[in-house]
Amino acid sequence: MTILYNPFFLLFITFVFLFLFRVVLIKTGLIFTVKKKWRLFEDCFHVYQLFKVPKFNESMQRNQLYHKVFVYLNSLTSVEDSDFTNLFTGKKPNEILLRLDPNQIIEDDFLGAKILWINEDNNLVLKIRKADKRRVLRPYLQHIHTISDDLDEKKRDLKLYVNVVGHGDDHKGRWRCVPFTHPSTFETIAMESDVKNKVKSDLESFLKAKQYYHRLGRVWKRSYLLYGPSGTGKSSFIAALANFLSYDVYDIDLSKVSDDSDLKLLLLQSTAKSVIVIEDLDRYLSEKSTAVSLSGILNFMDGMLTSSCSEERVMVFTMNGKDHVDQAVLRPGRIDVHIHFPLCDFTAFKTLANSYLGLKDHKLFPQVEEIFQNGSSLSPAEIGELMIANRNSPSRALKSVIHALQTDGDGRGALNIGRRSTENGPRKLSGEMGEGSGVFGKEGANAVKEFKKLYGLLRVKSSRKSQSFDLNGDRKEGG
Ligand SMILES: Nc1ncnc2c1ncn2[C@@H]1O[C@H](COP(=O)(O)OP(=O)(O)OP(=O)(O)O)[C@@H](O)[C@H]1O
Ligand SMILES: [Mg+2]
Repeated sequence: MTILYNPFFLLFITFVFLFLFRVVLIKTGLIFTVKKKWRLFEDCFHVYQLFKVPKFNESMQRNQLYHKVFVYLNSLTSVEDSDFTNLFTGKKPNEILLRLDPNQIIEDDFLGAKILWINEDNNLVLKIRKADKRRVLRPYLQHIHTISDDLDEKKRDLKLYVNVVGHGDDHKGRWRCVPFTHPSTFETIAMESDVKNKVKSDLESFLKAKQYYHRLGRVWKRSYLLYGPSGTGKSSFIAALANFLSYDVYDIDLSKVSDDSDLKLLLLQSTAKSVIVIEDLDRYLSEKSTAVSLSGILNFMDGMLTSSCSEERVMVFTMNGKDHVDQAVLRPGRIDVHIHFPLCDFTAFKTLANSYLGLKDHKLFPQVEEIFQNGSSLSPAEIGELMIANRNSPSRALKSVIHALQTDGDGRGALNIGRRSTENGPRKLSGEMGEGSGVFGKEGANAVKEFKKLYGLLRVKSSRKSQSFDLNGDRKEGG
């Protein structure tokens, strides 16, 4: 019996008891019941005020506020924790929507105040403590407006605008629009996932930075340069970017712009929350195949003339290479983020094989890898086409890719890396990411054709090392 008086034994028993008590609290949901009862008890000491948001007004027209509150409430995470929430399928495949049930009560927090909503038949009832009402109600309703507008914006159909040749006093404006239904997303594009994630977080932080840009006296815009050989996914990336942001696309065809002031006009006639695109800018600049001058393009890139500088715009320029482009075009501020689109490497090939052929692995993969290591490469577009043409027979598809790499693709990987070594552009300071500039992707390696064999070795190293984007634009292992 003396063991019962042993302090170590007592300590052990206490631990076991506390552990079991915790398990019981968590597993049985007792903790939630206690919290709920405590809330009910607390409520007895507060005076509440109720506000009704009816679905229809007195002339039986829809009340817009009802729609906004409904959209807002259905987006709250507390809907998931609430009892009796309805589940529906959405428009997109595998999409599940959460919808309030009649008589369901849902809780929200705003500026430290607890707000309850009751979904009655044809009414949404807001319940707020009288003590909080004066401080919170107006900003809370404003907040609902903003959030539901944003959510509606995300749901609306996107548009693609293209510029047409202007006719003097054309009152219809210079843009013609069609629905934008390009299915490309960041998930469908084969590129380093690290680069994709950096672009996504860069865009998200840009969208949140309205006040910041305003305080700095800067136009609220972000400019991306996508550069790389043909068929590497630049245009697909623009579509993915527009889909990610739910922004309309304004695609400027410089050959249809009559002069500098015409280009200004196009920018003035674009709307906020849009992606403004100029493809193949290097070609227009080098061939001088546009009536717009370099200074006209520089002013356009500065975005000074947008109808309101407080409205966000994303600008995207594409180029095959930036070697011969005037440095003024590429300087930070005009181009904030440089993204390199390389020819296919083995990692990108595997992504394509997975999405085009449903192949995670195959006995021919080691052979494909070896060919890539020897410096051969094709663009993802070329490899994608071969896979689509042979999609019923993965083995045949892989054999045709191998054959194409051995014949057409020989040395293109080495050529690519050589080209990259001469690509220049503003060198970036580390830590500038966020509001500064960045180079995303692999670039800046030094290699020549004689080092083709060695290149295989470098490439293995690089694919491991260059997981992150390089703000300095240099890949150390490449020299
Ligand atoms: N990285 C990639 N991942 C997935 N598909 C790709 C990729 N690159 C190209 N493709 C496919 O190849 C086709 C052509 O790609 P895209 O038009 O985006 O290339 P691009 O870089 O804009 O070429 P160009 O410089 O000639 O305009 C598209 O159908 C796209 O699906
Ligand atoms: Mg393109």
